[in-house]
Amino acid sequence: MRRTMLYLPGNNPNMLTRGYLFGSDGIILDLEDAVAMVEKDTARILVSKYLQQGEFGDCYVSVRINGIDTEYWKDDLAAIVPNKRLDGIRVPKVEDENTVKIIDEELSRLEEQNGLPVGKLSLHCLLETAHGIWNAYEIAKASPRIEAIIPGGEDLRADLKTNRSDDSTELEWARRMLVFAARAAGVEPLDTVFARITDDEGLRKETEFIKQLGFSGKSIIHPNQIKIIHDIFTPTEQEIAKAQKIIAAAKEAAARGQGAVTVDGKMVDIPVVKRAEYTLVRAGLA
Ligand SMILES: CC(C)(COP(=O)(O)OP(=O)(O)OC[C@H]1O[C@@H](n2cnc3c(N)ncnc32)[C@H](O)[C@@H]1OP(=O)(O)O)[C@@H](O)C(=O)NCCC(=O)NCCSC(=O)C[C@@](O)(CC(=O)O)C(=O)O
Ligand SMILES: [Mg+2]
Repeated sequence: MRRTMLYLPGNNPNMLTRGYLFGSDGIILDLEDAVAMVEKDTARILVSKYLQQGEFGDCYVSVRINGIDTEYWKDDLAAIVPNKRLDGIRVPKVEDENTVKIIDEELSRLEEQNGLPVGKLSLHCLLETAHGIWNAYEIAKASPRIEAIIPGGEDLRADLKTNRSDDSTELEWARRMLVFAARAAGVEPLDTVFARITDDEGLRKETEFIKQLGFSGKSIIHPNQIKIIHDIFTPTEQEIAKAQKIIAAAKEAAARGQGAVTVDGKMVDIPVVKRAEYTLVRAGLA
């Protein structure tokens, strides 16, 4: 489950230490935009030490490195790859499949050098420009390491030369495109952050919207955002009961040689059963 992925600024020992305790599905130790230029080296050392010694429970642990257009990314990877508890890398500003290939090759080299299975580390790619979004499908297919693609809403707004509206109209096309690309490529579409940390109602509305689009989770910047998102992405008792009813009715119908059947006045056929099964899978994981 990747319902929530919490960013922890890599130069903030308090947030790094307590980050996993808030109960998000994953954490992202950030070396990129949450860290000022003058703090890049300090953050890298801190994150590497923390990966060696920290507690993480069963959280998915990732690090957001600096982009390949910076002088930092190779040092970032060299410092974090040897840590066994690391699950994946979040790569910012992914423009095209070439960006993925460059990271993939460097990762393979470092995994081999450190005696780790080549391909162990997964990639979560941030698409943060119009160019990156345009290439979403090629990016998502560029390596078997890729587990998720994510729109970087804040950077994307800058690239689109627009700004943040209340309902994020400016991101709508990019979000739809990204979900299609991810699903077509068989990777997870995860959503960008919601910046208004005290606006619970706004977060709820946005999360319901992106779930309806097909996203399977969201990046977050504050622990208060976790519960709202988990509530929306975790199937309710009612949804579970409905899914069980659909599956049972479809089984009985199949035994009678029927492909479609009616449950509570609505047609149930194979795609409806698939959706019901997906609900039960998510309920089980949650
Ligand atoms: C916003 C604020 C400063 C507010 O802090 P404040 O301290 O004022 O908040 P308070 O409410 O007072 O905190 C109450 C208690 O919770 C603790 N606490 C808060 N946040 C915590 C946290 N994240 N982890 C652990 N602990 C936390 C805090 O330490 C305090 O603990 P304590 O003092 O002990 O009581 C803080 O949250 C924060 O820094 N967030 C992360 C910001 C960040 O990483 N940005 C970069 C990633 S996005 C990006 O790059 C966009 C993107 O690239 C990509 C994309 O979309 O994916 C794009 O282009 O779109
Ligand atoms: Mg960004």
